[in-house]
Amino acid sequence: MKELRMVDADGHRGCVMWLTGLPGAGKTTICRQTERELGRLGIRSVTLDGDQLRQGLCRDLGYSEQDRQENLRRAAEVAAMFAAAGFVVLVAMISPMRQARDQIRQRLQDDGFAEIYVDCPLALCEQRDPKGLYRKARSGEVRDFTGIDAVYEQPLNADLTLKTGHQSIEVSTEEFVAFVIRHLT
Ligand SMILES: Nc1ncnc2c1ncn2[C@@H]1O[C@H](COP(=O)(O)OS(=O)(=O)O)[C@@H](OP(=O)(O)O)[C@H]1O
Ligand SMILES: Nc1ncnc2c1ncn2[C@@H]1O[C@H](COP(=O)(O)OP(=O)(O)O)[C@@H](O)[C@H]1O
Repeated sequence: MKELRMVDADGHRGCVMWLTGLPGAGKTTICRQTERELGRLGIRSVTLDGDQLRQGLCRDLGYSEQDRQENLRRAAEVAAMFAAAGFVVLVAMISPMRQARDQIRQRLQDDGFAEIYVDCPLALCEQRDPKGLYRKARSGEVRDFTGIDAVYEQPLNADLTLKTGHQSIEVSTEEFVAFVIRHLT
């Protein structure tokens, strides 16, 4: 039964790769690169990015713990639909709370779920600051910012950890693509 849910009518296997990590850790970058690599291998994938979902499906939500939980719940439901259609779903969302991640794991247990910890030290994420949000969080312009004045609980049982603080984007992507392929076979 488990197997059937993850395979679409044409035999494509679906799964959900849930990337969690601090802002600036590299979740989006790795998902986009991985999408490209999987495409080259003829594997259909789609990225659900927190930033993008928050512009539409989740635009009524903010960054309180409750809103983040609802944000993640919605993303998990969308991910399940894509996985059932045979897609490799790459989710790039901070997902800061352990309990919320455990609930997602339970919800997606029949959808080929794996939790990927995109592990980069806070100091380096802040140095990268790709969207300038750490700077705004330090100046008080942005509040409840993960890593500064909102908590990030590191995963204790991730299925894969990508050390993006010490690796190039290419090496992280290669490691991740290899994991996805092992997970599918
Ligand atoms: N207060 C606060 N805290 C954290 N993040 C903030 C905040 N305000 C805006 N942003 C931007 O929103 C992106 C995070 O959205 P997510 O949906 O992934 O967050 S969560 O999983 O619901 O915690 C996050 O994107 P990434 O940097 O790609 O992680 C930020 O760009
Ligand atoms: N090994 C790596 N993996 C991913 N990103 C990296 C890596 N090394 C450096 N970076 C850089 O870090 C930044 C990560 O930003 P982004 O992907 O938006 O993070 P997130 O989605 O986690 O907020 C990018 O500017 C990217 O070029």
